[in-house]
Amino acid sequence: MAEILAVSVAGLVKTYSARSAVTRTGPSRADRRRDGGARGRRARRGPREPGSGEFPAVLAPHPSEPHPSEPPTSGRVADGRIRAVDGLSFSVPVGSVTALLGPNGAGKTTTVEICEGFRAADAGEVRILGRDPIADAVELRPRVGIMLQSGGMYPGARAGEMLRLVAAHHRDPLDPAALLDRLGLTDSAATPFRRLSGGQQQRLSLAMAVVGRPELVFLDEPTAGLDVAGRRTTWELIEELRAAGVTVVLTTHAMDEAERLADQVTIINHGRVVATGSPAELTRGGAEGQLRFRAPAGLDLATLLLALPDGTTAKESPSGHYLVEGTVDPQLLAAVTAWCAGNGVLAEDLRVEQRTLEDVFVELTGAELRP
Ligand SMILES: Nc1ncnc2c1ncn2[C@@H]1O[C@H](COP(=O)(O)OP(=O)(O)OP(=O)(O)O)[C@@H](O)[C@H]1O
Repeated sequence: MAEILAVSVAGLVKTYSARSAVTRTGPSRADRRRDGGARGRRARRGPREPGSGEFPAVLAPHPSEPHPSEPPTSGRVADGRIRAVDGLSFSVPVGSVTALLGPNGAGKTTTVEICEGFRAADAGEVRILGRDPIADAVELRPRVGIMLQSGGMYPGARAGEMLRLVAAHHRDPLDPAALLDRLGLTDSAATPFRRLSGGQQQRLSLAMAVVGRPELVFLDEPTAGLDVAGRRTTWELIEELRAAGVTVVLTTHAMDEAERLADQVTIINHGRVVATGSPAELTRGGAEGQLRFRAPAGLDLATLLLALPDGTTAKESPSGHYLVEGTVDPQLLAAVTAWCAGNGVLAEDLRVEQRTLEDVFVELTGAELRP
């Protein structure tokens, strides 16, 4: 039976004018979030088309002066335009949690904003709950929750008032007071939005995204900048959403978050999907395993290698610490321990290590540090 999809994106393309990209010289969105929002959160109130720029003019280079920085390193420059999203396809099954991972500038936000109906794509097809995110926006609005970073917030309005206001627009909302309590915001209910801390603003945005009992929620770096308790509460809420059958699409830079929450991880780089699968599939897929042990320094690794299957490597680094890499299976483990026994070597702390999602991510994206 065909899987029912909450989100289906095929061959998505979005370009920006290189000029407007040059104005993006401020901190990355993630950095701004980690900054607790102090440097100005991005309002997402509607489509920002090429040329609109997104940072205040004071951060933009003077139009008559060439910008000192090199051309943008992320995206592909074609005909003077940046390909922020370059033929990207992915789908999200109903009721699942999907994490979009990618280095800064990979195209995650652009993709999500197109799915949310905030931006128009240049090419490609997007279906959200079977509908077009722009043409069917009115129908989708009550069914889709979006965690905004600051758009739609009234700086002077109190947290509780804002949540109640959003709840009032829905037919069968969650109880705003209970949700505030759930997210540790009860004591801040009477605090104006602008006086909330960055983490409190973020939790309120999350509450506003879910108060209407949406079928699908987009969460943009939901835990960036949150303290340990805030992170845990947010994770638990996301797990509850999944248990309730809500589809969740989240962007994150936190590998542990993706590993813990996501049924499916989609890794994006340079505007394209470079890998997709469950965390287990990605860390297993094509993975070479690692076997580590400690033993006296200076073992004769050439003879060890003779005892191991072709394609296996072994090295000592640092002194007395050994790493064997290859297809780690019971035979390899037996071969290593047999060699140790035959050579009178006591291998201590022998352990098999699995690749983590972070290893996979670094491998696939090169994890270059992007401006
Ligand atoms: N409004 C805009 N105008 C011009 N270029 C833009 C605009 N928004 C994004 N870009 C460019 O498009 C590319 C993708 O950006 P996007 O914000 O989608 O990436 P991201 O993966 O969400 O990054 P991050 O993790 O830093 O938030 C980058 O090269 C960026 O500079």
